[in-house]
Amino acid sequence: MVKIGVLALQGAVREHVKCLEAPNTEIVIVKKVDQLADLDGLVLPGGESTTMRRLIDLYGFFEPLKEFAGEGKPMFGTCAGLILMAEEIVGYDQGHLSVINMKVQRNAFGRQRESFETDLLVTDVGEDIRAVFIRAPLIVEVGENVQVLSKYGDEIVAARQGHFLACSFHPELTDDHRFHQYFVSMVEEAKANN
Ligand SMILES: NC(=O)CC[C@H](N)C(=O)O
Repeated sequence: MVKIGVLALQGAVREHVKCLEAPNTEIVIVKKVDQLADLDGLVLPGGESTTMRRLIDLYGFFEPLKEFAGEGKPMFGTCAGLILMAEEIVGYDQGHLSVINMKVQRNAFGRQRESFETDLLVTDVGEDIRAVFIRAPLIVEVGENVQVLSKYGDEIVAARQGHFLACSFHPELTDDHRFHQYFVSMVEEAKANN
């Protein structure tokens, strides 16, 4: 049994909870810092990264989230959550939580492609993962220690560095729960090795 939190300051929280629900998971909707204490993993949902950062600071989550990551506890960021995890953001002086060695660009798809759906090959997850993109960021560069899990054309849209997993799209908005299952197995593995 693993205990996984979904950061619930803003964004698509309930959808993630639905995707994580399984006999071997306990899910916590995280609204207060002290709820992080006994979690084995955490999901950072989509929404608006600037707003989410403001709320992270307002409710004192910044340092506790850094510590959580520093303890090697797995994190999974989707869309705005991915932006929060990146070390570098194009056009900004610094990243937010800066846990994945990658550079991202916000709202990277042109206007007529602001929102779209497609099927993607995601390494270790599946060949036809339904991906919903909504004003999505792109990963424009990754460090050597980052594994590229998926590309849309030439663009990187999912990556993993150790215990940290991120994707540009919204797997939580589909009935396909394989991406979340992959994260749950990362959490189980990290817990077993701790
Ligand atoms: N769906 C999303 O999470 C969009 C991300 C948003 N465009 C941002 O920059 O934070």
